[in-house]
Amino acid sequence: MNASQLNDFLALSRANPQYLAPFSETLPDGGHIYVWDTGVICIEPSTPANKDVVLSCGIHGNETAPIELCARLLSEIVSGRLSCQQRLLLIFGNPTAMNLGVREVEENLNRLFSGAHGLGTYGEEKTKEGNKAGSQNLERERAAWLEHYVSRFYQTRAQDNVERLHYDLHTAIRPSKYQQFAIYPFTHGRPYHKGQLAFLCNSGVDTILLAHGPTTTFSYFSAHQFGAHAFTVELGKVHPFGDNEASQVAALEHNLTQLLQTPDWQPMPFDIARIRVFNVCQEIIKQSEQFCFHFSDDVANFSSFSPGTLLAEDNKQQWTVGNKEQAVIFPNANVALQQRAALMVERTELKENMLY
Ligand SMILES: O=C(O)CCC(=O)N[C@@H](CCC(=O)O)C(=O)O
Ligand SMILES: [Zn+2]
Repeated sequence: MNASQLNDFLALSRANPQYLAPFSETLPDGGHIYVWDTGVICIEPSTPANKDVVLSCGIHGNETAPIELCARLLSEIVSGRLSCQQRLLLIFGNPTAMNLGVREVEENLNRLFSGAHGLGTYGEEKTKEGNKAGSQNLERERAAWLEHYVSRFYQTRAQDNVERLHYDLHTAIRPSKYQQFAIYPFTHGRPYHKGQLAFLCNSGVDTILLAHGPTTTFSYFSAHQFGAHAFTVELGKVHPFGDNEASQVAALEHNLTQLLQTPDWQPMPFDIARIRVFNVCQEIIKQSEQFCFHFSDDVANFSSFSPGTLLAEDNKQQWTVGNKEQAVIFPNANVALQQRAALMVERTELKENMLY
């Protein structure tokens, strides 16, 4: 067994950021671990329980706290200290961007899913020569492969009696009034899952944003294509590798460990009053280099604005607050043209008939 390679799969991936030939090993508990690609590793327990779990991090290369969390979980599994009973696909999203200490190399990977990469469906094995003819850049290529790996993972067994989960872990560029929050991808009118809200809330992620439409994010891809309970989870602020406090994510790390090692584990009963919920009510899209905010774009996430406030302008287009207070999330005037420069959210409540 090539234990030393798997002991630090993150380092191995970062040393081979574009390609890693597949290999597999046996785990101390008899399960198997399959390296599918750089940053992509699949754990198959010998008798898998009923959850297929995708855990992704580093889709943005400089969001290091989730990368360190996932590396710790993997090291527990490889050493045998954590006996993983659930099928698990662990993804370190963008090793090249991690090495450069940047959010993205050429394009925002988290805007390229559900086919937005434009490369069609990948089915064949990846080779060292790598890129498909016509692929425009590293992130488009990676998005196409990640879609392929997630499809392969979920489609290995039928969804009957299997719960599909995907937690896509991020950190935010700005500080946040509410440190840890999750984006619940658009459900196309379907109700929200109480068990998942309980899991998030008990993991310290007690603020939820309800998306208002389809997106090209990784979490929406898994939710929409595979019926997974999928979330983008924000775990605090971006810091360089080594500068994160593991204690900040300890609740989530503990619950993920329980989820993986104890098949009938349940989070504590859910008190809906503990969750702070917001509806996404508008998306501010940068259209041209004339785009500007009417507030400093280093304000904290969840900074609020009163009704009627002018938020942003781009040539003749203006974005203003409607007749109810709104808070800003992810303000960033430096995004590429046609990309989201901010989300605006309004406080709401989850009624019992919106839950299942
Ligand atoms: O802090 C920021 O500006 C961005 C943090 C981040 O990467 N957020 C995700 C959210 C994805 C979603 O809307 O589900 C992103 O922008 O990709
Ligand atoms: Zn991110």
